[in-house]
Amino acid sequence: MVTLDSTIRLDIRYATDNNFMKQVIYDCGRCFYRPQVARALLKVHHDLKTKGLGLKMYDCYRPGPYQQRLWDVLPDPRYVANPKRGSLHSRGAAADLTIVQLDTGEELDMGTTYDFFGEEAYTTTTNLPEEVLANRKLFQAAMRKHGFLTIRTEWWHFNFGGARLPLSEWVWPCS
Ligand SMILES: C[C@@H](N)C(=O)N[C@H](C)C(=O)O
Ligand SMILES: [Zn+2]
Repeated sequence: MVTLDSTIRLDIRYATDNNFMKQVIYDCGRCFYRPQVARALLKVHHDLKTKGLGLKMYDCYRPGPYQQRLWDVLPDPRYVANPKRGSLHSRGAAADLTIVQLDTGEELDMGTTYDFFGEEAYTTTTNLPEEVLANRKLFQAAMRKHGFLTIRTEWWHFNFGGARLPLSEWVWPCS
C-alpha cells in the first residue's frame, strides 16, 4: 500500500511485540491487498487527506501461515480465526486500521487501543466520550463510502464488501 501512496502509515503490530500477545508473529511488517481492495483503501485515504487526516494500517492481508502462528499462540476463536476455516484477513478482504493526523501521525482517539477485546471497542457501544463517538462516526462513514463494512466487536476492523476472495498462503518477502 505504501508504494501506492507513501503518506499511508504502517504500524503492523504483529511484526513487533507491541500486540495483545506480546510476541513477534510476522517475520516483517508489510501491507498488501488485491487491486480492488487497495483501490478502495486509496480512495478512503484520499478523502481523509482533504481533511488533513490519513490512514494508519495495523494489519492488512494476513498469509495463511501467519494466521496459523497466531492460532498456535492463541487458539481461541473469540480473538483469532481458526486457520482451518480461514480469516477474512487471509482472503485480503479485511483491514485493521485507524485514522491519524496526516502531518504528525497522531492517532484520533477511538476510545481503546487496537486489539482491545472488550465492550468499549464494540461499534455498538454508545457510552463513550463525544469526541470518540464523533471520530468513530467519521471513520465508519469514510470506510463505508468505499465499500467497507463494520463488524460489531472491533472498531478497527473492516471487511471489504466486494466479491468473495480466495484464501491465500502467499507470504511476502522480507529483504
Ligand atoms: C487477531 C485479531 N486482530 C483478528 O484479526 N481476529 C480475527 C478474528 C481473525 O483472526 O480473522
Ligand atoms: Zn481484523
